Amino acid sequence: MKKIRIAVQKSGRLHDDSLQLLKDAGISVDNGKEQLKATSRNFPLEVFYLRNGDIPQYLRDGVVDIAIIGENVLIEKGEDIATAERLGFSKCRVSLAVPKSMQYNSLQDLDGKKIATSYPNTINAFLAKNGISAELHIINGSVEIAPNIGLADAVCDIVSSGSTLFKNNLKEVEIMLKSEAVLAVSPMIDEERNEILQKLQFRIQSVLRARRSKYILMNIPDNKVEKVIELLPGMRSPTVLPLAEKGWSSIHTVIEEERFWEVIDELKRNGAEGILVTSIEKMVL
Ligand SMILES: Nc1ncnc2c1ncn2[C@@H]1O[C@H](COP(=O)(O)OP(=O)(O)OP(=O)(O)O)[C@@H](O)[C@H]1O
Ligand SMILES: O=P(O)(O)OC[C@H]1O[C@H](OP(=O)(O)OP(=O)(O)O)[C@H](O)[C@@H]1O
Ligand SMILES: [Mg+2]
Repeated sequence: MKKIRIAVQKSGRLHDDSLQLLKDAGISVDNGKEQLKATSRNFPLEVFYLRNGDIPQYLRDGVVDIAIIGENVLIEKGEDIATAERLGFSKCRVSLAVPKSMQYNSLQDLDGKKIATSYPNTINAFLAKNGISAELHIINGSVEIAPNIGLADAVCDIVSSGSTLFKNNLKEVEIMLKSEAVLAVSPMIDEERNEILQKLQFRIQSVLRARRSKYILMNIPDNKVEKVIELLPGMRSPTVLPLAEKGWSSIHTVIEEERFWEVIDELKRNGAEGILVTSIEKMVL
């Protein structure tokens, strides 16, 4: 039987979360510290540990079938490559930043200026769309230092917490795109491996769904049960069990964590007590 070949970043910000996702999907592989290729013991999958920037070309050439990669890298180097799944980690944005001291009113202020970046295609497309022309200075890392050493007037790079910009006395002025890790698919993938991909995606979706959701339990006075059920859209409908104490019930349900925090006050107003929130390992629909 064929194996699906997946590219995972060899080391860096995506490496650990990518392997954790495979692990949570029940797929065990070695971590690539020793070798550049590892075969799973319990799923038809081979992992190739590669540099991020090289992955779009490997996908295009069909050397690997799928990859876990930052969407920003696909937009920069692989617009022709399809995305099968957004994976919810390594969230960041690609932004333009200028020195804090610069008076910035609009993109027009960058016309004719020098911009340092590792994302030339992304910035060129953005500037062209806005009718601005600038000189690009392409560097591979430590982009944010460029204005301080007189190399550029502005930078275009990844921003997450904003602390790198802050430390370099820069301010974010335009967000070009928002990114997260995605599962990308080679245009050359064959039928047999595509079937393995469907199985892998099914597992990944169960993991991602579980990560977004919580299993919650709480005690509710019987006369509030109906009202509380309205607040809690469960997978099908919540489980309601009588408590030993008369007049009280226990409600169990699954809810997206974000939604839980939205309704918590309303639950308490309706007499909810002893609210327990627990993680879910897998959620298969
Ligand atoms: N500060 C950050 N916060 C969140 N996600 C980030 C951050 N920096 C980068 N990323 C995301 O993680 C990906 C990998 O970043 P990382 O810095 O590890 O690799 P790289 O230096 O771009 O590539 P290479 O593998 O060639 O060394 C980026 O493409 C981006 O999608
Ligand atoms: O907004 P922040 O949370 O500060 O994150 C942004 C920084 O993170 C990335 O660099 P990284 O640490 O990956 O170093 P690198 O340039 O060597 O890839 C990116 O290139 C920014 O410099
Ligand atoms: Mg980096």
